[in-house]
Formats: sequence, structure tokens, C-alpha cells
Amino acid sequence: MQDSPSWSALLEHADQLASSHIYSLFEQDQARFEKFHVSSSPILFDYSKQLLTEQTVELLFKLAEEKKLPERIAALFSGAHVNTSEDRPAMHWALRSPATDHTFYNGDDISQPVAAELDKIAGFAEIIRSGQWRGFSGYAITDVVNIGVGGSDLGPMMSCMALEDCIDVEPTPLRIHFVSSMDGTQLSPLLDKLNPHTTLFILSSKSFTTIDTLSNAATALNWLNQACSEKEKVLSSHFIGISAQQDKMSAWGIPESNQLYFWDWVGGRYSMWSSIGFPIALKLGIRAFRQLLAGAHCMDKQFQNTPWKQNLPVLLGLIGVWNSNFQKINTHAILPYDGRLKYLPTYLSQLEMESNGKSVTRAGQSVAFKTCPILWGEVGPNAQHAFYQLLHQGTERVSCDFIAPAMRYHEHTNPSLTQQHELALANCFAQSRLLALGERVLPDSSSLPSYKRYPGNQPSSTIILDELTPFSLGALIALYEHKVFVQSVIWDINPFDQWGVELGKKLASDTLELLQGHRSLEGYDPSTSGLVAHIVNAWKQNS
Ligand SMILES: O=P(O)(O)OC[C@H]1O[C@H](O)[C@H](O)[C@@H](O)[C@@H]1O
Repeated sequence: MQDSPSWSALLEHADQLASSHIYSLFEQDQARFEKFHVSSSPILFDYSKQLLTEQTVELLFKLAEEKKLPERIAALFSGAHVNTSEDRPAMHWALRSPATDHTFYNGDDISQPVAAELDKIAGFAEIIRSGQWRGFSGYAITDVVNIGVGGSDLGPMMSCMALEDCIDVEPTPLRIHFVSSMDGTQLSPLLDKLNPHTTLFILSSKSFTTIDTLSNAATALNWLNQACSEKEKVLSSHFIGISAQQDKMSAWGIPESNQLYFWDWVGGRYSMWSSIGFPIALKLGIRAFRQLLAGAHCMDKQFQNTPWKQNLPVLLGLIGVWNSNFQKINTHAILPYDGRLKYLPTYLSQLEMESNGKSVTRAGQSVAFKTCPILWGEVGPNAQHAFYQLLHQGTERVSCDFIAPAMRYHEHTNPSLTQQHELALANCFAQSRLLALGERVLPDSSSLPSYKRYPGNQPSSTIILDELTPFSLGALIALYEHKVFVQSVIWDINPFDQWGVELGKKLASDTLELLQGHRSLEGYDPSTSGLVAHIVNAWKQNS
């Protein structure tokens, strides 16, 4: 970035702001909230508690122009091969476009196949929800277990939890479970409780080669075979496959009639809008799933068509760049003040860190600046009793996103719940205020002992959803997807590949051969050799 005039201007501007405090920015400008918030239903975005000025925003817009953000947004939505290392487009947005939009891939109109797959999802969901899908002995399904990991787990799991008690979903008595971990920790106790006659498994894997998923799937199949030895019957009545690799699903034994499909041009961590989102349709009903897609589509349109001052993904992305590269803040916390968003921080940690946790540019050169910060988080009210101490008085600078719905429980008959929502919002606003302004919120802080001081100046944004609904959740997730894209453009990295996870998988399969005695320890580092020898000895002694 040394040759970038906007980058240099931002460095200089950051130096000028170095001694500023968010408190003084508010003191100098009472209209700060008016200037630094965007209200665009279903989201209000307040970034007035960031350590920035109008000049900062102008300079960030210049940087984005210089990095050709408008052209790159157009390329993303044109189906150009923006995933350069894998030479393919990233068209997750096409999954939420109305069929009438006619999206093309390699010259073919993909709107119809996308709509047809969505109809297939609706059909499967209806059959299972209405009790028409029967297990091998003729009983209706009561429990569905989604086996998948990463992008084939987090999106559906996060959404099912987030939207469970929404008023506009169609409730079902079906119990939906999520199993991801390769060590059997989730699956083993679950199988002890479930009834094989009434349990359906969804095998969810874009590649259908992920060992975590295939090992859990094998355990599930064995469990079913103990109750019914007719393998074909079990496969056709207890397994649905979801993948971009139809032949691999078939090779595993899933009949074609039980397969849902999606496409190579959908990245794993961008796939909850595809048939990977099937558990969402199952749990909440197809209407809710379609609303989720509509909310995301609404954000796609905003990203493409809205001037940057009102463009939420552009603002969120550029503010992140400002904090990472110019404020030198390398940790970012996601803090939902709504327990239903419990899995949102985990979901976003995959989305952001797997997308932008890169250190080479698209042209393969090492970057000379920070890229994606470490992103983590927790339900805010609980985190207040855990790690907020560090946010308030530690030595790390941390930026935060506070996320909360404006409305909750308004149709509930128990008035105490409404008060609980008020309490959660009050805590949300109090914490972001204290983090930003520090002890200056007090009328007189001069006599405080040092251990009671709050330096403040920790920047944050607050994202208020009108209400947590399928539509607003869809918009929120698409907002973060496009934020990630904006940052990747500024950093000139490819957000759609994940080569950094590949070698570890290969080494693990070699190491399994070591543990099973099929490979010699020669040439391995002393730590690996010592650990493997320790385990093999332990097994010998216990056999
Ligand atoms: O859906 P699958 O092919 O099973 O992949 C599941 C996950 O595995 C990988 O390790 C990738 O890093 C993730 O991006 C992906 O979501």
C-alpha cells in the first residue's frame, strides 16, 4: 500500500487523531449520532462511537474508490471469476435472487435450477414436517440430525437457534439436532437417547469428502443397521444427502431421490442460502426460509445500489479497515444482546477469519499490513460477567459490534419478559457507552483510585434490528458477507478460498496411519513421535 495516496493520507490522518478520545469527539459535536448512523429497515447502524470523523469517512471512501470497489462489486454480481485461486465465481447471492432476475452462469440461466432446488427443499420439508416421511418400520420421523461441519453446520445451526421462537415461523414438533465434531462427543450421547425407527439423518457436505462428517455418518449408519440390517432400506428411509457432489452422495449409498444439490459456485461458508439451509426450512417452515433469503437479497441490493454514506456493508467494511490498519486494533468482538444469537459469533468467526485470514494478495505477494482481525464473541449479557473486564481495563484495544433487536416479547403475556428485554437493551447501551467514553461518564472521576479507572476509547458499532425475524437475520448475515468482501477488496486478497485449512487435513490422515501402526515414525519431529509413542503405549497397556 506504500504507493497508495489514500492509504498514506489515512496514515497521516490517524496520526492526527492519535491523541483524540471518543469522549472529546462527542463533546465537540452534539450531532455526532445524526451524522454517524444509518437507519435502513430492518437495521439501524450506529457508528458514532467509533474513533473517527467525517474526514476519516471521506478518506476511507477515497481508498475504496482507489481500490476500485465499485468495479469489484459489479464483478461479484456479474458472475466473474472473483475466486481467482479456484478460478470460479462466488454466486451465493444468486441463491436469494428472485427467479425473475435471470442470473447467468457460463451462459446458462441458473435462476430456474435454483428455484427448482428451492421447491425441492420445500417439498422435502413438507413431507417430513407433516409426518409423511416414514422410517424403515413405518413410523413417522420425530428427530432429524444434521451431520456437517463448518459451513455445512454453522449457518443452519445458528439460524435455527436464532429464529426458534419467532412469531412468523410455522412451528413443528420435530426435534432438530446438529452434530459436527469428529470425536463423536455430540453423536454418541445423542444416539443413546434417539429412537432409530424415527430418526432421520441429513448428511451435509459440499465436498462430501470431509472426514469429520463421513466418520459421524458411518457411526450413524452402524447405529441404524443394529436396528435394521437391511442397508438399502435404511439408506432410503433414514438419510438425506446435501452436496455439490452428486456422484459422491450416490457412492456413499444415498439414493438420488434423497439428494439435495447445490453448486460449486457457492462457497461453504456462504452456503446457508442453498440446500445446506434445509434444516432451517425443516425447523421453521419454508415460508420463513424464503423470508431469510428475501432479507439477504434486500442487503444485496443495498450493497449494489446505495450511495456509500448509506451503504451498510461498505460502511461496516471500511470501519473495520480503519480499526485494523490505522487504529492498529487487531481483535474484534461480536456481542449480541439476545441469547437467540448465541451462535452468531461462531458463525461470523468462520465467515470473517476463513475468508480474510490471508497474508498474500490475489497476485500472490505477501501483504505488508494487517488483514482480518481475530474475531470472537459471546452473548453480551453473559460476557459482561466473563471477559468484559479486559475490554474495560485490560491492555488490549478491542473493537466491538453490539447487536440487539429493538422489539422483543411485545406479544407475550408475561410482562416480566418485556422488562427482561428492556434490561438487556439498557445493558447493551450502557456497556458501549462506558467502553467509548470511559470514566468521563461520571460527574467527577478525578478522585478515583487507579484500579477504579476506566480509560474508555474502545470503539464500537451498534446494530439494532427492528425485530429478530427471518428477514432481518437474512439481511444481517448478508451485511457481514459483504463487509468481508469490501475488506478483501481493500486488502486485495481472495476471500473465497481457504487453502490454509488443507494441509492440516492431509497431515491428520498421515498421522492416523502413524497411530494405527501403518507408517513409520521415522522423519517425524520428536514431539509428534513422542506423543504418538505415548498413546500407542497407553493403548497397549489397556488392551
Ligand atoms: O461442506 P464440506 O465440504 O464438508 O466442508 C466443511 C468445511 O470444511 C473445511 O475444512 C472448510 O474449511 C470449510 O470452509 C468447510 O465449510
